[in-house]
Amino acid sequence: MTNQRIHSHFQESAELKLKSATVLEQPIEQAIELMFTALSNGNKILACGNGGSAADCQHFAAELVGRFERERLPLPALALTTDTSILTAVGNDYSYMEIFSKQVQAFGQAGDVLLAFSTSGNSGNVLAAIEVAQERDMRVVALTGKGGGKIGQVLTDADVHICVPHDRTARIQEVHLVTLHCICDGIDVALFGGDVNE
Ligand SMILES: O=C(CO)[C@@H](O)[C@H](O)[C@H](O)[C@H](O)COP(=O)(O)O
Ligand SMILES: [Zn+2]
Repeated sequence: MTNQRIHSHFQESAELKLKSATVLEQPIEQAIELMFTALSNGNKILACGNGGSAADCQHFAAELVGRFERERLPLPALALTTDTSILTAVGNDYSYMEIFSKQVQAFGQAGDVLLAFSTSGNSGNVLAAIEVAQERDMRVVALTGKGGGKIGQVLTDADVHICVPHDRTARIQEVHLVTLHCICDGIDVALFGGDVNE
């Protein structure tokens, strides 16, 4: 007998992924181009997000510093979610709202990219990091959902907004993950040309 709950998670996820492939193709292409240009110019990518999105930051940084599907030199990407001393010191002495923005102030340089995740588009610490990145002439790639929230409102034409057309956090995160893999693949293709699973 089919477990209907399990089946419907897979069904909803698969349907949203197919819909998102169409809706998000263009901003994902823009994100690849923006990141590849930044990396080619010697710039780096900083990533921030909360909860499951913190894991996405680390996943992405691992694929750039280590590798995705092809052998290549390490690429500079840093998850701002991992240094517990920085996170607890800034959270304790200032506020949780500043745990990412202080790191963007410390590490971000003009031309770098901030990869910002928030399924609601409303996490204050991610929003604060975006505002600092914009002040520093960094570019922002924002992965959101639920209409984009407050983050959607502060992004400019210089930034890229990948907004998953859904309201359920888990589903949005699942599309964020396949989006990350598209970006990793796109960077590899920009470096080496098409191949592997074309
Ligand atoms: O993974 C999940 C839910 O699927 C949670 O850990 C989730 O990431 C957390 O509630 C986050 O704090 C949500 O923040 P955001 O995506 O709205 O910015
Ligand atoms: Zn989750």
